[in-house]
Amino acid sequence: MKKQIKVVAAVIENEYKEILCALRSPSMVMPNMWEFPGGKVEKDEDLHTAVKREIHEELGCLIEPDELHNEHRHEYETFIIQLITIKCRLVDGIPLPSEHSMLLWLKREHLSSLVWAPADIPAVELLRKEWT
Ligand SMILES: Nc1nc2c([nH]c(=O)n2[C@H]2C[C@H](O)[C@@H](COP(=O)(O)OP(=O)(O)OP(=O)(O)O)O2)c(=O)[nH]1
Repeated sequence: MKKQIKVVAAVIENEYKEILCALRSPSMVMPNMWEFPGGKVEKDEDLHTAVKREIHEELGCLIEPDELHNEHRHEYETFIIQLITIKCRLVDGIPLPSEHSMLLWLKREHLSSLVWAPADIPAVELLRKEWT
């Protein structure tokens, strides 16, 4: 049976209405794909604590989660992911990549020009629709 993982990711929008996108590095699982920064929810951890922890670990900044954005289950070849995206506000610091190859702030209408991790497509689509 395929392993199931629960992943929480942050949809962070800046004052220019741009969304933070992160490129997975060549050494990460699912290399060279764009994603919303975040990671696996630990046992007994709530979603807000998990997303704040992951963003602090990965990008060195503090965020405040606002509302649930999307939830999607995607079956990859070797595992199944439950991807939960949460809209978040940056409250302290500047996001800097420590694990990712690069970060990019993109307007919603340009999000689909990136090669996203397949599980992220519904969240990307939703963001594009929210904008129109
Ligand atoms: N963080 C994140 N992971 C995603 C997204 N979409 C997607 O398919 N994934 C996949 C990639 C990875 O296989 C998995 C998350 O693993 P991760 O490596 O980012 O999480 P983590 O930091 O908790 O991992 P670890 O180092 O503790 O093993 O989910 C997304 O938008 N954000």
